[in-house]
Amino acid sequence: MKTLLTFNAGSSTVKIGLFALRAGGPDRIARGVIDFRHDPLTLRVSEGERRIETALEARPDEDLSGILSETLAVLGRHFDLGDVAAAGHRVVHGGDRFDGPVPLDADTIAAVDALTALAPLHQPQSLRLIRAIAGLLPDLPQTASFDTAFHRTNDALVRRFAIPRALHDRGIKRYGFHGLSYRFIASELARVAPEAASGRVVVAHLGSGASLCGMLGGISRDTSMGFSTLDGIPMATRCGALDPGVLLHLLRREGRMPTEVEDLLYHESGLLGVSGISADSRDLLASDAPEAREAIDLFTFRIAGEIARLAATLGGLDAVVFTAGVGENQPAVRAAVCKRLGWLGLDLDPAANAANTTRIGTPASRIAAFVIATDEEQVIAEETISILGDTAG
Ligand SMILES: Nc1ncnc2c1ncn2[C@@H]1O[C@H](COP(=O)(O)OP(=O)(O)O)[C@@H](O)[C@H]1O
Ligand SMILES: CC(=O)OP(=O)(O)O
Ligand SMILES: [Mg+2]
Repeated sequence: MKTLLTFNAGSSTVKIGLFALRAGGPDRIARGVIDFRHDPLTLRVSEGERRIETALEARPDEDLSGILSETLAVLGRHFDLGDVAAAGHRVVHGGDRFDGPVPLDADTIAAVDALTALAPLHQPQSLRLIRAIAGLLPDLPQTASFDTAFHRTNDALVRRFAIPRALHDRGIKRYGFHGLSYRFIASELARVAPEAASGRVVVAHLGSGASLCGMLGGISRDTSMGFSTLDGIPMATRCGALDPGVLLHLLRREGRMPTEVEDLLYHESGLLGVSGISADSRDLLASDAPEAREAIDLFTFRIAGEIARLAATLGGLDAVVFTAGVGENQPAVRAAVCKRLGWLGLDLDPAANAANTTRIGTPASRIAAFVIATDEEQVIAEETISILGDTAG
């Protein structure tokens, strides 16, 4: 059996997929998550209802070879690794160069590396994995699937910031992220609700990192994240859109170091910063502290505002889709967002919403509402096969 490995390096976890290559496309065998927030590092492996949690001995450092070989050994103990034909990676930033998946070679790896400064939380982790795999399995073909590629269809106006043209020409513009997730949702929505998918749709990807995408007929027209993964709505620990004057104030008046400000914006803000309690929506929704409530209120207020802005780009709104950890599992967050959009004609069915069913709007709701589970690894696997073709198949 030929198989395929996928790697999705997020801000604090690496999600791994093991797929069998079948005639109809990639077929998931198992999923794994390496959680870098735990000490010791934990690897959770699952398949259907089966769940295995293992503490890894290897320590996280520059070289991920130890972690990787331990992970493959654990996967191999519980599942048939088969004949691994390729490794596909999610790479968050593809800049202006990449508008689709590519094979990874010295040239494309150097191009991915050159974009590290634009995605400091994500790009280095992907590169470490790519290099570790190249060291452990030098003959294994590797590919990259880019988060930014899905948004290359945005108009020039959408991508421009109101700063001097020379800076735009040097690449300082909106790129947008979470594109693999949006690609998956676009095709899944076309399957479950083709009438909605052909219209004006806003997808809310609410995970640790969170963003929204306005689509027309499944094509991205605008998105909330911008030049970096900080822009848009507040996230677990990231601030979302912020008056740039605040940065100047912190740097010039408070004399903070740029690295300190970077840490503040990426790791100490968002739900964690506002609540002072937790970055996890589960803890905040379970808490009676007014700061916890305020953090969730700010989150949902800003999401609703961004949906209205994206509706202006799309010239109206036919459907809203919630996805990713929070979007798929937190009815209270969806309810608060939809309540603020009542004036637009969004009427939530409370029972359907509480049950996390696919359709959560009432039949009379002018705007349809959906909950759809995302699967970035499935998109990586499909893209890997699409570019490796017969070599992988
Ligand atoms: N089963 C669940 N029930 C409620 N909330 C969940 C659940 N799973 C995840 N979440 C929420 O989703 C967040 C993580 O989202 P996820 O999409 O998994 O993140 P990442 O960006 O790391 O991929 C968690 O912090 C938590 O608030
Ligand atoms: C782009 C981004 O923020 O990704 P993640 O949600 O995986 O951190
Ligand atoms: Mg994610």
